Amino acid sequence: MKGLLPVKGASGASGSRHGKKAPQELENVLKQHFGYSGFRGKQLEAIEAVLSGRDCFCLMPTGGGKSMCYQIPALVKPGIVLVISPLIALMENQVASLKSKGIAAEFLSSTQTSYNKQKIHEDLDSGNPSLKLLYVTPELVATLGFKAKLTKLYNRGLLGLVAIDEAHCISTWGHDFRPSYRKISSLRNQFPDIPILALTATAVPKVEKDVISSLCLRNPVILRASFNRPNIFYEVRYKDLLNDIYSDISNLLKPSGNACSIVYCLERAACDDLAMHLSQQGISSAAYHAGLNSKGIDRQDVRIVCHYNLPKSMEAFYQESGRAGRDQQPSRSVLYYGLDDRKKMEFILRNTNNKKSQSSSSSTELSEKALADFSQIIGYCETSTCRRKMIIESFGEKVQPTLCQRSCDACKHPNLVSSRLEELRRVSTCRYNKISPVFKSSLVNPEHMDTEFWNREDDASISVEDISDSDDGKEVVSNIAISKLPSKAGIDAKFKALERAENAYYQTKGQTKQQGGKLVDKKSISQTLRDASRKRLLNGLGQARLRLGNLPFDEEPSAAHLEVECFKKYEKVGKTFYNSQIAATVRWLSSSSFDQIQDRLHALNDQITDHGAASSSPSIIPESPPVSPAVICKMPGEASSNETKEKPLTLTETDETARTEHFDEYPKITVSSQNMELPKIPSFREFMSQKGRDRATSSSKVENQPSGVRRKASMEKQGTPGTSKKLKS
Ligand SMILES: Nc1ncnc2c1ncn2[C@@H]1O[C@H](COP(=O)(O)OP(=O)(O)OP(=O)(O)O)[C@@H](O)[C@H]1O
Ligand SMILES: [Mg+2]
Repeated sequence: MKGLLPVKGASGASGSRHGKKAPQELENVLKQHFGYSGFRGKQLEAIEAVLSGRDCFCLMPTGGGKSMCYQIPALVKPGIVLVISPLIALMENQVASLKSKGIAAEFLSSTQTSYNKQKIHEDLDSGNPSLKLLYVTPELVATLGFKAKLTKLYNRGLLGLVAIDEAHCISTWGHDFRPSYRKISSLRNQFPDIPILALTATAVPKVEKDVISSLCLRNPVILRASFNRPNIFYEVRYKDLLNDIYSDISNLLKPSGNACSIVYCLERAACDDLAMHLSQQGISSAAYHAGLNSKGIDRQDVRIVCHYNLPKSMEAFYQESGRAGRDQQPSRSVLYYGLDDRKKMEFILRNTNNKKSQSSSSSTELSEKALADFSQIIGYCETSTCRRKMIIESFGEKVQPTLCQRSCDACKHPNLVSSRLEELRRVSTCRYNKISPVFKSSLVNPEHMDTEFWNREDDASISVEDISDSDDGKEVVSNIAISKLPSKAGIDAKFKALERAENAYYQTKGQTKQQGGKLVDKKSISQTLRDASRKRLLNGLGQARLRLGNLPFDEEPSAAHLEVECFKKYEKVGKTFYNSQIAATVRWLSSSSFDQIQDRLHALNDQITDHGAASSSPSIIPESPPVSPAVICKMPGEASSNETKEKPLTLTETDETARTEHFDEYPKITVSSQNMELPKIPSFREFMSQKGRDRATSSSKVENQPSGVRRKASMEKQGTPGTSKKLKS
């Protein structure tokens, strides 16, 4: 271990200037131990604050150099700096890096060998410990045994500083809330004259306040550096507009040659699958699972960070994309946005019951907060304004209009981004039969979550899928149109609204109503709609392959044939039913078993060969299904030496691992294995008579109610024959 630098005027033993150190002396320590010529951002101010005995709250961007704020004091002050860190992988990284520089650092955690643990404890109890930095988890700090150990060190004057890394985890408002972090607040009373340094990269004002009060910091020095990461180019790509996402990602990564990239996936299967695909493309890659949290990837030379799935919040996105360019070199963040991914994440967040929440109300509050956080990510993806501005403002920082300097896709290619958003709007409309209200405002305010968009889940259950193919499309239009009418509107208002809705409906489908009410090709299903449907089915097949492993069929022709099947069935009836059948097929794909899908595709294949209709088009079942190469799943640190040299692409599932750190179990979307035949679709007559019966029963109930309620209830029943939602509920 290198000897401590004799620093004149040092605090503690020979401190003369109230513990302050001349910046030059501190820079010498930086240079000598870390080889850097100067301090970055708020580093020097934070170091000087704690050396003068002040508490400090330090907000610095990802990769800003927060660790230095406690590593330098450890080298110039007597005693030990205690570092409380949330992630074992991160502690291991930092201790290994410090040891390689000859600095005495250790960590205590469940992964530490008992021999090492014993050595560390002997050193701590020796009265003259050699250790300068001790990394521990908040869980260990909360134990009585360790508290007693700390008290002994403190009583001997051997505790110099308590640093809390990722301090946002203390706040229930922080995206990575860790209940055990809350117990750290007892340190303030336990060691009243030891400075506490709280560090984070992601703290909105509310989180900052919560952290300072939870830690009982005394009149802390508050340092806030800008969240801006000027060396990262931000970009969003739209999955629904891409033919093949995997090849898009490999084309994105290939040009960066040997540089290291990180791809975050939500699920293990996607991680493995993408790693395999990229390896087949000649990009050396490995899928990392469990334990390697978004923070644990501490390489300096990451050039590209990709999000294959949507992160759950802007804070998570900022942390993860912030893994890029920690060496300050030009880097990129590319987020792949998919409409289906969004629905999936909303489903997860809406149903995430945090095990730690005491009551159902706090659990609803948590899920509403999670949805509100997620809507920021949606806003980021669906905006054509500066991405950098969206990120930085989400943390409450004001942004100069000239900040970005075209270092995001929205500023560099505004027209391209706007046209892509337009196209995405069309896909969204076709897919969900309505303009996604989220396009109306890029940041959906949580109070408005009862808008038709947020309740889409329910609408999906009453969507036109329930109506059989013997119905007339126009009839359905009238039902959909009227069902959106406020129940108190009069009958003529209803017809006016119907007129408007019908025009809007056909207009969105690219048709107009001519004079005399004749509709131009009112029932034809446009080619654009068919292409969009084929893409949807292709997506569905891709997801099925991800879910079930390699199914023996080629996706493109299969998607084409499934679409033809829907088209043939519903061409005459109208696009609403065609859409509903496409939706039902996609849903069927997302929940059917291997055999069910295989049988259906085989049956399709037979039809094709029997009719000879598509003898020209390729069979969808290839002769020999592709053999997938073995995929290596490694835990962090297991990468073989040559892989580190080759700077492998690393694929990491995020969220799921991140959450396993904090939640006992991360709600999985379990795909029900029961027989998922396509839903039986009652005929329109059955459907309407069912509604008549429902109305008969409910009106008999209304008769016995006081008049006020009766009037209201009967109005609801009368006005909107299409509101199956009300009748169904
Ligand atoms: N003054 C400096 N000059 C140059 N490089 C520095 C300086 N301080 C720190 N670094 C380097 O910057 C990189 C990021 O530092 P560090 O890990 O402390 O960032 P961080 O703020 O903790 O990031 P995160 O928020 O992601 O945890 C490290 O490689 C570190 O060695
Ligand atoms: Mg850090």
